[in-house]
Amino acid sequence: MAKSTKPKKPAGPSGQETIAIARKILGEALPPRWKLYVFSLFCMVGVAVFTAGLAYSTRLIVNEVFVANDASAAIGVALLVVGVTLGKSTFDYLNSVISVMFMRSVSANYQKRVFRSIMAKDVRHFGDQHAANQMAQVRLFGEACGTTVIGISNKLLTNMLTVIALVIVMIIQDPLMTLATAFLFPLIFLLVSTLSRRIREAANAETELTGAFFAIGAEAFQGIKTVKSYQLEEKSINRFEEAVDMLQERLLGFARITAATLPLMEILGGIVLGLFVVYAAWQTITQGQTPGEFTAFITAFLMAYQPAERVSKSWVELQKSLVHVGRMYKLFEAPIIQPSSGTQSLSAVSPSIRFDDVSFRYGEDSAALANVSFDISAGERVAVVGRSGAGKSTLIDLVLGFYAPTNGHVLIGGVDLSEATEESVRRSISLISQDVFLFDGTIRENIRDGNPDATDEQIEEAARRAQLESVFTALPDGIETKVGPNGANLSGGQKQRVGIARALAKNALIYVFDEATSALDVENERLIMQTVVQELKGSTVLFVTHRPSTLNYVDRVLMLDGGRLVAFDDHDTLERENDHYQTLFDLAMKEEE
Ligand SMILES: Nc1ncnc2c1ncn2[C@@H]1O[C@H](COP(=O)(O)OP(=O)(O)OP(=O)(O)O)[C@@H](O)[C@H]1O
Repeated sequence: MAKSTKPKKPAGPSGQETIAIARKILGEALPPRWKLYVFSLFCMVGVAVFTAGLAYSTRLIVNEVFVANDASAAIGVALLVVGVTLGKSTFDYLNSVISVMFMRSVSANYQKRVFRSIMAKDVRHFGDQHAANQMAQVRLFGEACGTTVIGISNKLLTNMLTVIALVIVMIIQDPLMTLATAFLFPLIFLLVSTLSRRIREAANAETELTGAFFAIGAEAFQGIKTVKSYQLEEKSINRFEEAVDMLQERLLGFARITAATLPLMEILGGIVLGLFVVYAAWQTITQGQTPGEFTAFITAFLMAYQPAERVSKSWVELQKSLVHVGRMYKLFEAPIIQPSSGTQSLSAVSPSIRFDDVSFRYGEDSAALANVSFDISAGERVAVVGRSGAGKSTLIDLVLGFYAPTNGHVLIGGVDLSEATEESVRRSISLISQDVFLFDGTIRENIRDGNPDATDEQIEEAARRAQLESVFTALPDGIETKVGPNGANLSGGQKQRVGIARALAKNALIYVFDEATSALDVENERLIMQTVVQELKGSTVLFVTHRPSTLNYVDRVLMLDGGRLVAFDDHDTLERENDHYQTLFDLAMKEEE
C-alpha cells in the first residue's frame, strides 16, 4: 500500500542550515572535478570580460562614429564589436557544455550513492515505503545535487562575475550614478530572501508528492490483474489523478513564486531607468556630457540587469534543490540498524538453531512473538505451522537475521546472531519463499545468483536437483531461456523450481522453505521434497507450511499460536499427547484449501 499522499506542511530548513548544506555538497563535489572546474572558471571570467567589453564598445560606436561623424572609424568599430561578440559566444558555449558535463557527473554520482544507501537499510525500511517512492527519491535527490552544485558554482558565479564586470564599466562612465543605483541591492536582497523562504517551505512536501505519484501509478500496473478482475480501474485512476493534481498544485506554487522574481526585479529596474533619464538630461544640458558616456552607462546597466535577474532567479530556484539535498543527507546520516553487525563468522559452526526467550514487536504493536524458546539440532528438518498471523514469518525473519529480537537471543551454532557478521549470516542461510523473485535474465543467470562461484556443471546439477529438467524440455532455449521481468515468462511452479535451484546452488547451512512448494502440484511437490531430504542431509531445514503432506518429510513440528510456541515435537507424539494440537493443526492446514 502506498502511504498517505496528503503532504504535511513542514517548515523548511532555516537559511543557516541551507548554507551549511550548500557548503557540504560543494566541498564533496568540487574537489574531485577540480580540473574541469578550473577550465569552467576560466570560461566564466571570459564571459564576464567580453560582456563588459560589449557594453563598453557602445561608447566607441556613439562617440567615434556618430558624434565625431567619422564614417571611416565605422569598419574598425564594427570589427571590434563582432570580435567581442564572437569571444563572448565562444566562452558562453564552452561554459554551457562544461556545466552540463558537470551537472550530469554530480547527479549520476549522487544517484548511485542514494541507491546504495537505501539498499543498506534493514528490511523494515522497505516495508514502510513503496519501491517506486524510493526510486523517485533516488532520481530527485541525485538531480537536486547536480542542480545545486552547478547552480552555485557556475550559474550564480558566471552571472555575478558578469554583473561585477559591467558595474566596473558603469563606474568608469559615471561613479555618482552607479552609487545611486546601489539602493537597489537591499531591496533585491529583501525580495530574494522572502521568496527563498517560501520556496524552502514548499519544497519539503515535493519529495512525498513525487513519491506518491510514482507509487500509486506503479501499484496499479503491478496489480493490473487484480485491478481489472475487481473492476478497480476507476478507483486506481482517481487515486492517480488525485496524486497528479496535488503534485501539479505544488509545482504551480513553485512556478508562481519563481515567476514573481523577474517582474519584481524589472519594476525596480524601471524605476532606476526613469531616474537615470532625468539625471542624464540634466547632465547633458548643464554639464555638457557626451551621449557616448550615457549610452555606455545605460547599456552596461541594462546588460547587468539580465544577469542580476538571473542571479536572483537561480538563487530562489536553488533553495528548492537545497531542501532535497538536505533530505538526502538526512537519509545518509540515518543510523542503519543491522540486526547482525558483530565480528564472528558462522562459516565453521554446526547448523543448530536456538531461540532463547525470544520476543518481537513491530513498532508499538502487540508482540508478534512472545517468549519463544526452542532448540533445533543440526541437520534436523522442522515444519513450522500455525494459523495465519501466528508469527511464522516473523520467526523465520529472525532466523534470517532480517530483524533483531526485541528481547532474548537467536543463536546459530551457538553464536548469537547479534555477534555474527551480516555477510556470514546471509551466506549461511538460504531462503526459498512463496513469492520467488527472479531477475530479468536467463534461468542459468538466476540460478548462479545463489552462488556466483559455481561452475556451469554445478548450476546444471542444482537445476536437475530442483526437478527443472522436465521444464527445460518445454522451453526452446532450455536453461538459457530468458525469464522476463520477475520471471513473467515462466509459470508459478516453474518460477518456484528456479528459486529452489538457486537456493540449492548456494550450499547453505540452513534452508528455509517459506511456503515454497505451494505453487506445485502434489506430484512435483513430492519429487522436490524427496530431493530436499536426500540432498540437504547435512543442513538444517525449516518448512513453513500449510500442507499436511509436508509432515511426511520432517522430524518435528513447531507450532505457533498468537505469537507463542504451543507445541514442538514429532507429529505422532503431539497427536497422542497434546489435546489442542490436533484442533489447531486442522485449523492451520484448512487455510491451504
Ligand atoms: N511488517 C509488519 N508490521 C507490523 N505488524 C506486522 C508486520 N508483519 C507482521 N505483522 C503482524 O505480526 C503478527 C505475526 O505475523 P506473521 O506474518 O509472522 O504471521 P504468519 O504466521 O506468518 O501469518 P501467515 O500464515 O498469514 O503468513 C501478525 O499479527 C501480523 O499482523
